[in-house]
Amino acid sequence: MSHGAVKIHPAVDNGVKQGSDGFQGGTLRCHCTDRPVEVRINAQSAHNHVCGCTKCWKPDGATFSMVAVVPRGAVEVVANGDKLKIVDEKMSIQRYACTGCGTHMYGRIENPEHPFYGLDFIHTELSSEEGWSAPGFAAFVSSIIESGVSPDRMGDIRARLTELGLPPYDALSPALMDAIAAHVAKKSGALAA
Ligand SMILES: N[C@@H](CCC(=O)N[C@@H](CS)C(=O)NCC(=O)O)C(=O)O
Ligand SMILES: [Zn+2]
Ligand SMILES: [Zn+2]
Repeated sequence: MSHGAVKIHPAVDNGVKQGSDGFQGGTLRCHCTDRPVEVRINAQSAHNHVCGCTKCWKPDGATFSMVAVVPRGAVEVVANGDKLKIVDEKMSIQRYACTGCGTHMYGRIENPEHPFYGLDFIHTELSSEEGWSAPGFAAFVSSIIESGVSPDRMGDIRARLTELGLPPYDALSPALMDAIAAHVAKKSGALAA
């Protein structure tokens, strides 16, 4: 049975597009027609996925966000950075949003102890270049209920994610959860560093 009527995110609703080998980045642009914010990304993205949490930015009508990471050194604000403001300084990911249109341009971790320190979070759909790494899983799927999705739709939504090749998880993927746990265990001494 096809679950194509369930909307996940415009970048995946017609099928997941594969990334290109050798792709080296592009420019993210916010939705303002006047003085758009531009952020140059000098790297291919990694760990691209869709995220159902309430904190990650979603385009209009999307149920999920699509979010990937890049080394923070590869992120460069190149136009109209005066429009950027941190959405919530208390979150471990500080999300820089455009005050004109609300689009999140990048998220940064400032705590050097955080397992993902050194990586910035970006939404590759904000770039017109093609070749960004494809999303490979769905994170924080149950969290879409916090945005108002009825719990009785979750079966269809998880089935659609699976059909798209985005296995659904209620936290991060097992590989990333293992990486976080290993980071914690090395800090505590439970595992050799
Ligand atoms: N159920 C919560 C989950 C929020 C959450 O934990 N989001 C994850 C995925 S982006 C996270 O790592 N958040 C850290 C942060 O936002 O700083 C929600 O939907 O608000
Ligand atoms: Zn804007
Ligand atoms: Zn999220």
